[in-house]
Amino acid sequence: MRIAIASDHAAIDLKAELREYLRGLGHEVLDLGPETADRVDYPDFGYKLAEIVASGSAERGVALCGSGIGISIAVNRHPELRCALVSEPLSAALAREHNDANAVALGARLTGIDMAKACLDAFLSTEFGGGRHGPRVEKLSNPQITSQNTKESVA
Ligand SMILES: O=C(CO)[C@H](O)[C@H](O)[C@H](O)COP(=O)(O)O
Repeated sequence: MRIAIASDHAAIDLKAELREYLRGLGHEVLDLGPETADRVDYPDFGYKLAEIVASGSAERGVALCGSGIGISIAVNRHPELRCALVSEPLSAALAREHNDANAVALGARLTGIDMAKACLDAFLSTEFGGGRHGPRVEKLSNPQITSQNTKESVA
C-alpha cells in the first residue's frame, strides 16, 4: 500500500520509526517531513498530508504530533479526509470498519512505539464494513445532505 506519513517536531522520532516499520512490512512510504527536529507548525504538515491522500497519491495517511490532536484537527479540515486519533488498536480497527478512515493520528508524547505499531497494524489490515456505515460516511463529506435531513426530520 502507498502510505503518506507526516509529523511536527514533537513526533519526528516516532515518524522515523514508523516509516521504517511500514517499509519493512513492504509498504511504499512517502515521508512528507519534517526532516529535522526544528520547531514547526503541525497544520503545515497536516494540510500537506491531507492533499496527498485526497489527490490519490497515497491511499492512507499517518499523522503524528505530540498529542496527535493538533495534526488530526488539521487533516480533518479537508472534506475528503477522515482522520481518526487513536491510542489503542480497537479504535484503529473501528475507524476503518465503521468510518472508512483514510488517515490515522497518533500522539508521540502519549503513545509508545509498540502500541503505535499495533495501531497501524489494525488500521492497515481492517476493511471498511460498508452497509449501514456507507451513508453515514458519505454525509461526513457532504454536510449539506445532513442539514437537509435534519430540517426534514424536525419539520
Ligand atoms: O498539537 C499538539 C497539541 O494538541 C501537539 O502535541 C504539538 O505537537 C504540540 O503543541 C507541540 O508543542 P511544543 O511545545 O511546541 O513542542
